[in-house]
Amino acid sequence: MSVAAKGAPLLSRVVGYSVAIANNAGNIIRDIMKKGELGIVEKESAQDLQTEADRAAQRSIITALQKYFPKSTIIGEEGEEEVKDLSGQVFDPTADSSVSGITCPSHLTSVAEEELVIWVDPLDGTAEYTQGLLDHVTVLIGIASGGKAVGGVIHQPYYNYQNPGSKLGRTIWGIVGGSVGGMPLTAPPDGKLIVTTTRSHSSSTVNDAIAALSPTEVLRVGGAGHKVMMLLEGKAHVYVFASPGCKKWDTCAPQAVLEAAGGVLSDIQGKVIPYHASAPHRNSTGVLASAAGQDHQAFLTKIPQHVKDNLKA
Ligand SMILES: Nc1ncnc2c1ncn2[C@@H]1O[C@H](COP(=O)(O)O)[C@@H](O)[C@H]1OP(=O)(O)O
Ligand SMILES: [Mg+2]
Ligand SMILES: [Mg+2]
Ligand SMILES: [Mg+2]
Repeated sequence: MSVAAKGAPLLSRVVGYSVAIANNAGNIIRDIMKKGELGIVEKESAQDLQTEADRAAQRSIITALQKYFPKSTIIGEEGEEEVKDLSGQVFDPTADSSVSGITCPSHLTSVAEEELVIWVDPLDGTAEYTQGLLDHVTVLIGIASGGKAVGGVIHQPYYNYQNPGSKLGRTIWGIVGGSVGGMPLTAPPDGKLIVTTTRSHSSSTVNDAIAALSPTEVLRVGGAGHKVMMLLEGKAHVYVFASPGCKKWDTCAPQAVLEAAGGVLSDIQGKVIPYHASAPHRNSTGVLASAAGQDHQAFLTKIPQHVKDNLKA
């Protein structure tokens, strides 16, 4: 059954349309890089950049979500001023039937449109995008209901860009307690502990948290979406970010997809991250995410108290 079929639960439809909408945003991101006019501006700091690709991708995602799910709350990283003009052409996700079998657990089948809060990161890994580390970039659409991350889409527009002849880009989606699809899921190797963390937003607290886990390897890569993909494909066991830099749009989609696949994402103290419409944007108490089959609690226990105390809400 295609997700657009009559009778599919609303949440399945939102996830299915979001796959098409994220893929379209990926085309926009690639086109802007090809033209080479990135239009980079600094937001809060030199580590916090925005490009024309962030702006154009956000415009395309938000206008489409607003048109097809007008009663839902939609919150995008790049602010509201980008989406006032709805008169231009709005992307139509309804014709895309590339994804099917998006199932919902019974407690989510009757969720209403107005209950959903959709967190949009049109381009996660902006720093890496500007530096040419293209496969660190993802498009993130996360869906929350009752303050919980329940559905998500992670699109990686440059997957395979260094393997000419292979299909460029991939999209993984999931509903917590329902189905997950779009890429093969692999467990990380036994007998090792591979930690993934930030490459562009490091600090002594970030490094203290990593050292306390005694990893066999540390992979410093960009993007929250990209790091969670590494957990899903068995390239890392745990993602640690003991810093307040991540926002709700960075973690909502990755959390939903990871949890649909059996993993866990929480703050650095183990608390559930809230995603209701009035939740603070900043994840001020950090992020810790574990691949399926890992002992999340054991990782949390090892995080030093001074790191936890340093990250107060
Ligand atoms: N200090 C920060 N300022 C702005 N954004 C941050 C900061 N730290 C993390 N982020 C966001 O979280 C994502 C994951 O962080 P990191 O790559 O450092 O692990 C980044 O790609 C960035 O998202 P975005 O690129 O969408 O602005
Ligand atoms: Mg940003
Ligand atoms: Mg981001
Ligand atoms: Mg972003």
